[in-house]
Amino acid sequence: MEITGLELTSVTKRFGDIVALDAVSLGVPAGRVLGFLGPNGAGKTTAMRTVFGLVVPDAGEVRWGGRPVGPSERLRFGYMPEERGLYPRMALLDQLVYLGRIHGLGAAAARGSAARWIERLSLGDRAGARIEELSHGNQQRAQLAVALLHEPALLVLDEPFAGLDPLAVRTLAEVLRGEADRGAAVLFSSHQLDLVEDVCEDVAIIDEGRLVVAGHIDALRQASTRRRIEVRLEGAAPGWRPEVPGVELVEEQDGRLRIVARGDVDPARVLDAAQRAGRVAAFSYGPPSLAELFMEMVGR
Ligand SMILES: Nc1ncnc2c1ncn2[C@@H]1O[C@H](COP(=O)(O)OP(=O)(O)OP(=O)(O)O)[C@@H](O)[C@H]1O
Repeated sequence: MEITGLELTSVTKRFGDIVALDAVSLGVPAGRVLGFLGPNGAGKTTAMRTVFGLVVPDAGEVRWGGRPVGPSERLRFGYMPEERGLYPRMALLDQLVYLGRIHGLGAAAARGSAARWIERLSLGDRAGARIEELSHGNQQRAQLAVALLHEPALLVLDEPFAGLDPLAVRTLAEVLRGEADRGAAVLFSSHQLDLVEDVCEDVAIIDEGRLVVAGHIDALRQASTRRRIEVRLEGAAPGWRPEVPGVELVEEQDGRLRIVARGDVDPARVLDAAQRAGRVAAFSYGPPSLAELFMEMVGR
């Protein structure tokens, strides 16, 4: 059976004394979007660079469709690096056509695709502008267009949402979902966990070069040993907190309490305590959010 998708298997990379990647294994199947999470310096960029041969692992393998990734596979991939790398003096449309051709498109196809992505990413009025004349956010959209031009089988994006305005964020989220629906494997890094929760089914979290956890977001949230409780409480004494073992008040603002509880704590006990303290206007109980899960996994 052919395996379609990207696989990193036990990839290790050292820079001097720093172990940037320590036997990292992760997979991105075709048709899925994987959110790649980790604190600053965790190894995300290094891992993504191994896919494009920009970092050569000391050990381990990077495979696509079960075969080692080489130059011909990379031509079918799209990459949006963290350090943006376009030609500053070249006009946007010309540059996209040029790069589309490098990725194997014919002249007409390259022009058609460049024009389509320029429209889709709301760059229509900037098509003739030189890259250096574009705002930071528009340069980022241009870089994104480059990654998408040739209908890549694999799309790898290093912090693509950073610095985008809310409209561009929404467009990018739709584009990533659309690329996966078309059948591409999509891997992107981000520190914006609410966005990741919206866009991805799957996440992988790394910390200090090691994979901490990977899997379906809902399954990981359900499997957490913690639960979140939110209470809206009116008329309680200032500074009130639930005195229930295994329960921790994380945040309190204007009578809205966010509580983290051990999974075996009965939420009814927290509700009882709150009702004795004041009027409970709202109460919810459920698995932690992705952001809370992240803190649980990498919080030091
Ligand atoms: N070329 C290099 N030479 C030396 N050290 C490097 C090099 N590239 C990365 N590192 C180190 O490897 C580790 C992982 O860095 P990497 O950029 O992959 O992290 P990251 O998860 O992408 O971080 P961020 O979220 O801050 O972008 C860091 O300690 C970094 O300093």
